[in-house]
Amino acid sequence: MTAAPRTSTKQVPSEVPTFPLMRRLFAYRPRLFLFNVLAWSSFHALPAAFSYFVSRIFAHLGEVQTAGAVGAAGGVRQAAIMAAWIAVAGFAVTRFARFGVFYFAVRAWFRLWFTLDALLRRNLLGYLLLARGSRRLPDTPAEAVSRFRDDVDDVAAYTEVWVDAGGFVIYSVVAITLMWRVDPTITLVVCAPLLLVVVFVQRLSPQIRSYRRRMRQATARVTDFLGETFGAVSAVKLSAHEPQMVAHLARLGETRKAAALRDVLLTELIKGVNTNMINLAVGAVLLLGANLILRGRMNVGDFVLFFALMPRLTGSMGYFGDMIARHRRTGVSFERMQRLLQDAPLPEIVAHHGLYLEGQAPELPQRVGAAPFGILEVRRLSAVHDSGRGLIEASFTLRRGEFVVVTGRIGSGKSTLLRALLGLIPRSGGEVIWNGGQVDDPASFFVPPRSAYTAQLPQLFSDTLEENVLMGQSGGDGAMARALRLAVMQQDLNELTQGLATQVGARGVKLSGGQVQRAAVARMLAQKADLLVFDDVSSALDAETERQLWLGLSTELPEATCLVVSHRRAALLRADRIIVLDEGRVVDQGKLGELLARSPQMRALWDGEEVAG
Ligand SMILES: Nc1ncnc2c1ncn2[C@@H]1O[C@H](COP(=O)(O)OP(=O)(O)OP(=O)(O)O)[C@@H](O)[C@H]1O
Repeated sequence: MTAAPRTSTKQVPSEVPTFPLMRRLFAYRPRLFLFNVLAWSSFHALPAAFSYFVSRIFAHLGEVQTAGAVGAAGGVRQAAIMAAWIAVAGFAVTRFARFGVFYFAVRAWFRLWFTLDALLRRNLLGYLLLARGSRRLPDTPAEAVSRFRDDVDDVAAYTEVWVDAGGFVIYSVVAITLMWRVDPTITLVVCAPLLLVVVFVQRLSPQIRSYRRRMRQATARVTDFLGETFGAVSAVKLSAHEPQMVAHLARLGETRKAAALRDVLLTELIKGVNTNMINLAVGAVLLLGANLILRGRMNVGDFVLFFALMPRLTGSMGYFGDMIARHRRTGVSFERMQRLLQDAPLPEIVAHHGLYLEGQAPELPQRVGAAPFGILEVRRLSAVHDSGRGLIEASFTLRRGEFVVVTGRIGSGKSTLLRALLGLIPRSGGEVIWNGGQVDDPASFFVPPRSAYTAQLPQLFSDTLEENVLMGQSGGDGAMARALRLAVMQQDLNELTQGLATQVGARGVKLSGGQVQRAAVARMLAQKADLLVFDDVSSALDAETERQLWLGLSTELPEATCLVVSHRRAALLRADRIIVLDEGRVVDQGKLGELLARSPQMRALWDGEEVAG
């Protein structure tokens, strides 16, 4: 099976410090968070007040009845009726107050929730786009999307637990105190099973974490596999592998079903235990309370107090059990987000940055005009992949206007050299010096107007050809026409029925391999950069097209400096200097004639005798 799932199983199993991360998250909008806590505390605690008023109403009605029965003075009866009305008013006021609180609390909650959601996503995206050497996703794009969507949602939604906690605590303390004052024994009977729920959920914590982790991984494998299958439909058809693909998908689906079932079952089990404990507590109060009333040791008001307070009290206890379970699941979400950020410190996920959720977003910073490029020195640059292969201590110099070709056998480290130089992968040693100054963060430094890059396998967006070349720029100053001419795209444009308005399809599938590469070159040239870096773009171009490309560059952009990975003669003949790589090391460099005279690798490459490394 070629399309085996690529999702890594290297999840971080250790528990992440969820509390400090959540604290930092709440500190992002401290006043909004505090307002939420206060509003929801009032909302959840107010029922204790109206339970109390209800019990008072019944207690005073009892007094009215007793006063009537024993023939007490009319004043006593009147006072009891008055007290009952005051309790009714208290009940009504607290009820309405709760509606008002709810209105503001809900608004504040959505504001907090979406703000924290946005901050987490901003941080993940920001780190992936800007951090040093972290641009590559550790897993598949589908897996990354799942972390952006589901894990971020889980963490932001967990905020709800903390916003509500204060209200539930206040309610529980008030309720237990009121009930305790009436009858400590029944209060204990009510609370004991609920405390057991908390202990029970706490003991299940490892399972909660592991089931959630497995469920998320299994879901990601299915999504990955579907994504890869769509991307490789023709390969599957040509190799007649449909039955195997379907069988593999069925297996992944089964694994996912089992993992999701376990996760859901555990969640429902915890909920079920919670609910049953609540019912048990209600039953206990009914039995014990009714017994006390019969014996005349409890009045109706107190019995009503128990009944009014208990559902919410038991609900609060169940809430604390659920809180532990959600805390564990949130830990898993943080773990998964951490994997996305790879080498980033964990607090990066909850770091405080500006968000522009309302009003006008600030202007994007203008690209500052960089000093004209003079010289680039690369000293002992190394970059080692997980496989142990890569680039070892490469040194060379590039001057303004030079056309330098990096060549070598397949797998000799040519792409690694470019990627390490540009900061697209982390370097493990060496220095890069631009115009005499150290480049500490090449990923943010090697961008237009300093440099532009075309990858070996360029990616186009599912949009028109024009948008792919301009990438949002105006192109009105002739930059577009020049870029297309230099990239030798005129012929293609004549052949494409809709010319520049042609939709290129997902990742450019509607174009030929050579057209994708030329479009990517045009995109790079539309940027106007001092240093142009080409990673083997000529591999999908015929010899004549490639010759035109290099010729056009030298005549129309004589000032441009080119660093070109290639083993094609057109590029080698045009080169001012050639760097020869072998097994990740620079084994020679110089002009073509000199190298052909002294370097066996160069002669082998020139004669097309190279074999796969
Ligand atoms: N992401 C990666 N993880 C692990 N190993 C890698 C990775 N990228 C490249 N390698 C290995 O590093 C070595 C150099 O790869 P690189 O792509 O730089 O070679 P190349 O000279 O550009 O090859 P080609 O001519 O095929 O493009 C190869 O052995 C390759 O298998």
